Amino acid sequence: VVDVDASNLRSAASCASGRACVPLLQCPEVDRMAIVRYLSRPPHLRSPAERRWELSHWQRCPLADGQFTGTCCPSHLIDEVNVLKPSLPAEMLPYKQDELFRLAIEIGALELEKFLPEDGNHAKNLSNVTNYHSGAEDQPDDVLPPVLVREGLQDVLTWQALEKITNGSVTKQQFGRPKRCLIGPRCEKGHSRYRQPDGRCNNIEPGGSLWGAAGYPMERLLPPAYGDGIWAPRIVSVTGRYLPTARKLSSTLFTDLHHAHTSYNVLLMQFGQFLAHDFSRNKAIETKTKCCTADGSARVKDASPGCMPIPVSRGDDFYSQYGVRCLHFMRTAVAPMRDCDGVGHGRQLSAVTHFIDGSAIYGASNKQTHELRAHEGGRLKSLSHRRFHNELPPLERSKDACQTGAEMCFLTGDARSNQLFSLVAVHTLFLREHNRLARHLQQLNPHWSDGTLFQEARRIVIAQLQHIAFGEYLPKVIGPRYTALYRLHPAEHGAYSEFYNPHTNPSVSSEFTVAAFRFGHSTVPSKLELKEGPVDTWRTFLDPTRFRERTFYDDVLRTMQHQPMQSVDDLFSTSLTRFLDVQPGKAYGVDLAAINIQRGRDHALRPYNDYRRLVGKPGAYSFEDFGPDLGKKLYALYAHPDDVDLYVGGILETPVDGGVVGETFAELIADQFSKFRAGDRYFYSNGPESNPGHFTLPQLKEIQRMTMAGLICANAGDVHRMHVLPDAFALRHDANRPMDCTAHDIPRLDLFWWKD
Ligand code: HEM
Ligand SMILES: [Ca+2]
Repeated sequence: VVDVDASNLRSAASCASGRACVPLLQCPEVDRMAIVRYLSRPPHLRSPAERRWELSHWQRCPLADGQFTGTCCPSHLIDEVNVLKPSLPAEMLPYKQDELFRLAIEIGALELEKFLPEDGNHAKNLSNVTNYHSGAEDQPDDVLPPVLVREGLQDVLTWQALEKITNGSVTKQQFGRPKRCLIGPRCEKGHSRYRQPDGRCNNIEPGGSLWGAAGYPMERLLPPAYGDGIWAPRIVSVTGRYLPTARKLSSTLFTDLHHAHTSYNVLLMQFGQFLAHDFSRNKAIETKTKCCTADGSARVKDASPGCMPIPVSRGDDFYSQYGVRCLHFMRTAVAPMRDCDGVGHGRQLSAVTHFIDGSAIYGASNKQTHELRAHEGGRLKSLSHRRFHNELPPLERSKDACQTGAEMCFLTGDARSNQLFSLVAVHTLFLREHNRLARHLQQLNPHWSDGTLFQEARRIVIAQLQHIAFGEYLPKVIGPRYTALYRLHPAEHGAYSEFYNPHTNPSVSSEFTVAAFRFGHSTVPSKLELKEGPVDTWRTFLDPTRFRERTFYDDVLRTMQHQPMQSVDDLFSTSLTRFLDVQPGKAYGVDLAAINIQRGRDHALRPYNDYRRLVGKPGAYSFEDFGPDLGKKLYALYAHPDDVDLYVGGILETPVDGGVVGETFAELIADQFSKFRAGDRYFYSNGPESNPGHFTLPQLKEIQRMTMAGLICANAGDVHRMHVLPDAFALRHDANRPMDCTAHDIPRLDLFWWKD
């Protein structure tokens, strides 16, 4: 049932002139929260005044032949998402200090010492005005310098102190406070042909140069639900009671049973994680202390205030046998407050570029890219066996990157790449593709420098990555209806697209990366099929030593295509909910599903119902609205339907037709991918009008012919023994039969068009 009052449902044509019918999520300047609040009352309880409010503030319209309800959005707003305001020069920022405020700063600084004891002294000397990276033209080496994290913390702590000492009676506007603005570098108009590793200056408009850059905070679809409006996590129910603990929810709702997906394979799951690592990495507050005692029996008494450990009940079905009552959890760091545009609450930092730009392959800073490059022939560093072709990523020397005892551990653009065998295989695939292209380009253009070869190979790799992500991967996740609703079809073959909109901020939202895109955790199988048989997934964690076996890489890529992934539902592998990150000498690990829920509360995501309404669906007014079985389960855990966490509600929805996630996640994912595309000047199919790194049309056609299967074949260790499914993320069926990699129908990238 669609919760729409027919009288307010205009046809697309009947949106007043100057307005266009779009999903509510894509109409930025309307007061979304007001609409969500309005919808939180069942239609029959809405007063005439509310209905009048609806008519005057929110005109709805049918989308996609009436299958969806859209919003009549003023067209100029659609083009001016996040209307750009030039940042104020530092000296013009208003700044006022009085006694109370000074006191708040002092209390904030004392608090900060508890968070980051080693930096306490420094904290007191922070300047009042900080430009994000000082507006420097050069890229910083470190995308998230500790000083930035410290400043972000100090800002929220100062504000919290001020709230406390004034009993919340002083509004932020009355007070004024240290102004810290995200002032990015000025970008040259004669822009670069290549993306910068940290994603700066993708947008060259004033005020937009940091959008999507590594170290830039996450955005939000709805205002945060912080306990204190500033940074305290969401821990209480709308009824005033405590919310159920994240572990209780996970252990009650998410059990481990095998429920194989009928259409898609483990490679789809694995590509998803690889992509996730490309566009998001929440930066945890770094402290030396743990939140729980070594035996997990209790919280550490004076642990960092950044600790938000997950309580485990005495009767827990798994942890009780080990006496564990506490699971470690550190909150995500926040950005310095951007008073320039009125954001007055914690905004979580991401440590990688928000764009889909190969940052997991090349790193997200100049320094990282420099370390990964071979500085010869445009290649990335790699390990290559002298006798047989088994090129692997170079070795990582840092002890933390893999399990103690791992004989091999790899260095790639992303520190999470050793997580499990299948992820290592995908990283290896893209590394090989880069080096393969660099070698061929060098043969074609022997006069090209190392730098040119590197950048040109990188440009092609990123284009293929985007082509596969948008063309082969995304439609399978969100299904055809949401692909159509958000107009996410790829560009026409052989023609340039103009997807770029300089007013679109491509940065990930907390809702997307903390909840929606973590749907993938439910798709992880309990056992990975290897050539010799199945092995517990957690046994493949953080130890990729077996990749030195001659055929291991090929074997993993082959078996991934034939093993079904798991469906998105309430079933989670215990590899994730019990055995994640097992420490030496321990028989248990942490619970990722619980971490996801806790992370949602750390980021103050609003409850599921609000997002349901945001995507134009009726929320659950009562537990029955969740359906008989689920309603009963949720009722036993939550005090009110408006308490249900976004991750929980979203993962439990029935998948949409032809997709793997439910409606709410489908819409959040579609919206984010449309922003990844519209906010990326370098999007691979964009033409010369917007894209300074555009391909020639014949080159673009070559890239558009490529597929995941083609990529796998081009980089197989033994191409004569390798086979692929042409639709590489789908399971075998009549129209998707295994093909030898030597077959003519497998697309191969012809580099002829790259010859100078
Ligand atoms: C065995 C497979 C996987 C493991 C062990 C794993 C583990 C993790 C861990 C430990 C985190 C950090 C949690 C936190 O502290 O908040 C995380 C985050 C995340 N995971 Fe997974 N994951 C796996 C597969 C996947 C898949 C298949 C997807 C998507 C299709 C995915 C999407 C994400 C996303 C979007 C995040 C948030 C990233 C960030 O912003 O930091 N993961 N995962
Ligand atoms: Ca990225």
